[in-house]
Amino acid sequence: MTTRPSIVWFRDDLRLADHPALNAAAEHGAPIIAVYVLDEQSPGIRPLGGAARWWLHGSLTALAASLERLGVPLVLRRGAAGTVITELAASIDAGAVLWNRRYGAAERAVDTAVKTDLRAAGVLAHSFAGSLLFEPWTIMTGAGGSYSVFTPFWRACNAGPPPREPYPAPLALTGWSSAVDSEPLTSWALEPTKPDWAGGLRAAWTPGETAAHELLDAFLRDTLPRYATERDAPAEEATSRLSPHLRWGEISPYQVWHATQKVQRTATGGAAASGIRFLTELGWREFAWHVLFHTPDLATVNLRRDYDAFPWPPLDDRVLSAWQQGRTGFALVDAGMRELWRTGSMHNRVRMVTASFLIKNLLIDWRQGEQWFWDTLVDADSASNPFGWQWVAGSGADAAPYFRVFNPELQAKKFDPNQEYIRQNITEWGTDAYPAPIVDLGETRRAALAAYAAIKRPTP
Ligand SMILES: Cc1cc2nc3c(=O)[nH]c(=O)nc-3n(C[C@H](O)[C@H](O)[C@H](O)COP(=O)(O)OP(=O)(O)OC[C@H]3O[C@@H](n4cnc5c(N)ncnc54)[C@H](O)[C@@H]3O)c2cc1C
Repeated sequence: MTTRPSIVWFRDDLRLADHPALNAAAEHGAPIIAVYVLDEQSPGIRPLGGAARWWLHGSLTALAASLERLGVPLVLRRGAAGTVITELAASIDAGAVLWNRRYGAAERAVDTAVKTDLRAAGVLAHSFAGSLLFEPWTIMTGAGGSYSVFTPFWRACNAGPPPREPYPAPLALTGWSSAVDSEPLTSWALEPTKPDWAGGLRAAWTPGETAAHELLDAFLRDTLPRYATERDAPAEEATSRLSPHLRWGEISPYQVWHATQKVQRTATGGAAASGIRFLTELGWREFAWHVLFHTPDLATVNLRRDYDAFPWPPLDDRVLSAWQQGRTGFALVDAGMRELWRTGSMHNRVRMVTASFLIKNLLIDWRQGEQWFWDTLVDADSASNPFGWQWVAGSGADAAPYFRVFNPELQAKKFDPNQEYIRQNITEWGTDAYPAPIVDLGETRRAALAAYAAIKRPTP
């Protein structure tokens, strides 16, 4: 009698270390087969943007190589994940299917259905917590509701037991040795070809678990002490740059949390304050997922429904594309939008400024900006991206008040006083080739505030 294999279903957790599902499979002892399903078919699953697809290609390549070193095949399949997984389990007579949980509504619907089908077929189906430190249903208000304000949410998270210690990477695994059909990764065409716009992404990033840990180690060693004071300055490179690695689960928040806590134990003064600040930013990631879990349509619907009445003017495509291409004539905005296009990322401070400019100076619906970021960010995340946009718009959870309009010129003076970041990203800065401003900041700000005031006015 042969031992029935265990399937480990990889999703947003493309790593070997601190992978609870893989860990459980290793402990179970049956031969392991790893699978990744590119699901663009299940209802409600948001198709990946271009930059995210590029990252996924690199990340799956790295994961496949790491698994292969341990003798475990990574099977790639495309299709509706529920069908693919149950059919695969049946075809190899799997004894167990194990995975780490996801928290979006459409993803949960898929996972729940798979669990039911597998169990009905006599297959052990089990899920684990691997992507969030505090699962959204475990942190509730005294009244039993979800949190809509960050500070009490984070206080509640920290009031309980600390996040568990991360699991080490498996040193040895037993792979399933029978051949199983797998699609070639290149057949998914995740990388751009004609035109190949990914040169800047390649120069800026290395997807994969090894690169994620190198970044974390270097950040904790060299950069953390100045994080609290310099994290808002885009030219300083004072942040961790871990967001895409966290997004794809190449590193887990448990690993980041505990590595930071270890440094914290001996840190004093500014370095200690920096550690707390950094952990709080991880807390914002947790909060965004908490909010998404409790309000699944965060990317499309205003959390505060009074914002539904906001009188967006008809969309002017030329204005939207000037913003997308970084040709608005406002240097910090343009530098950010060009950084985004070139590298697939943008500094957090500049994300806030470019988003505020789109919404409150160009009077373009935040959903247009959210979609552009979704398509162009390597860390495009179903929770943090719409959360960030609604935060800036004022319609979101614990959001910036509507009357807070970032002035891109003042923000540039304050956070990029020597125009280093601007010059890094706008080659024609300071020459006649640089476009003139496309709007008047004062006028557009007044128009936005008037529109906001109208929706805030109580109806008679
Ligand atoms: C309009 C807008 C859109 C955004 N879209 C995304 C997105 O799609 N994906 C994404 O990961 N972040 C998003 N953010 C949050 C933030 O800009 C990035 O997480 C941050 O810039 C990543 O850089 P870092 O890894 O160097 O951050 P660090 O400062 O080193 O922070 C460490 C980690 O904490 C988390 N984090 C930090 N700030 C935030 C925040 N404000 N909200 C949620 N998590 C945070 C990230 O996982 C980050 O890697 C958005 C912010 C705004 C204003």
